Amino acid sequence: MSGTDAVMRRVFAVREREAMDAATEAALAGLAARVRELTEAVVHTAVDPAEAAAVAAEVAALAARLNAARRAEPPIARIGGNGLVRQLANPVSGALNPVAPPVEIEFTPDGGVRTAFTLNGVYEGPPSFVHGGVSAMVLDQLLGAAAAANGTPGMTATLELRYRRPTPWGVPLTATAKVSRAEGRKTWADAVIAGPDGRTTVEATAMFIMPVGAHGDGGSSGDVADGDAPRG
Ligand SMILES: CCCCCCCCCCCC(=O)SCCNC(=O)CCNC(=O)[C@H](O)C(C)(C)COP(=O)(O)OP(=O)(O)OC[C@H]1O[C@@H](n2cnc3c(N)ncnc32)[C@H](O)[C@@H]1OP(=O)(O)O
Repeated sequence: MSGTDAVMRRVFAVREREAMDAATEAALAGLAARVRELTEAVVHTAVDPAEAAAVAAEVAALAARLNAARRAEPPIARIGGNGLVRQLANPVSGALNPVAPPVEIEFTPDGGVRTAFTLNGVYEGPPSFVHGGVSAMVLDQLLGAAAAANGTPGMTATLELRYRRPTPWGVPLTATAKVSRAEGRKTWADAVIAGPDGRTTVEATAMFIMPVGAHGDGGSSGDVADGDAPRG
């Protein structure tokens, strides 16, 4: 077990949930992708009320089929190959969660993290632009990943946003994050979202605190319940 792996397990009290084979994971990722399309269709549809009611009945039947075999918790919070928590149903990055855009985070050679993503009309706040809370959610996840990439993961204690320009939906966006300072159990990181023109739309600064016990001192793991994983 790598050092980062061990710290992540203690910070987020990660335990393997019910194992999922690759075929099931791929099938559920495909299902989530179709549900994302369905969600976008619902937001944009202009069908008449009778058709909307008919589709609603079909969707209710589909939900009942899925609930016929139901997990008590979202699937799998485990350590991925990069030594960090891989949460298949994370609401930002989880391929198995239809709510997630999803935003795929990668590591940069400078020790930070980055992502390239597009948000659709499902995430609209002000007309034509992304909801500010959605930007905050993406940045919280990205900043958390930066703290983890630094080997100092933690729970988000503070998250400060500066909305410099509206963030448009339906166009390619990029976001980066990097740790600026780590002291004791606290880690500070900065992040930005940029539009297709490269201009910053949102800046963020966050402070993460490693829960007591995460250093393996025999204490509890703070408020992170067993089986919990990072939540944004
Ligand atoms: C690729 C995939 C990667 C995956 C990478 C993972 C990505 C994860 C991204 C999502 C992360 C989240 O959203 S996490 C979910 C949102 N966050 C939460 O729910 C956190 C809830 N809060 C907590 O659990 C707790 O309050 C903690 C752990 C943050 C702190 O509790 P604690 O450890 O008991 O803290 P405590 O001993 O009292 O204080 C320690 C020091 O920190 C200060 N302090 C404590 N709380 C705060 C605070 N909120 N804001 C400022 N300062 C604080 C105290 O004054 C003290 O300072 P001094 O006296 O020492 O100076």
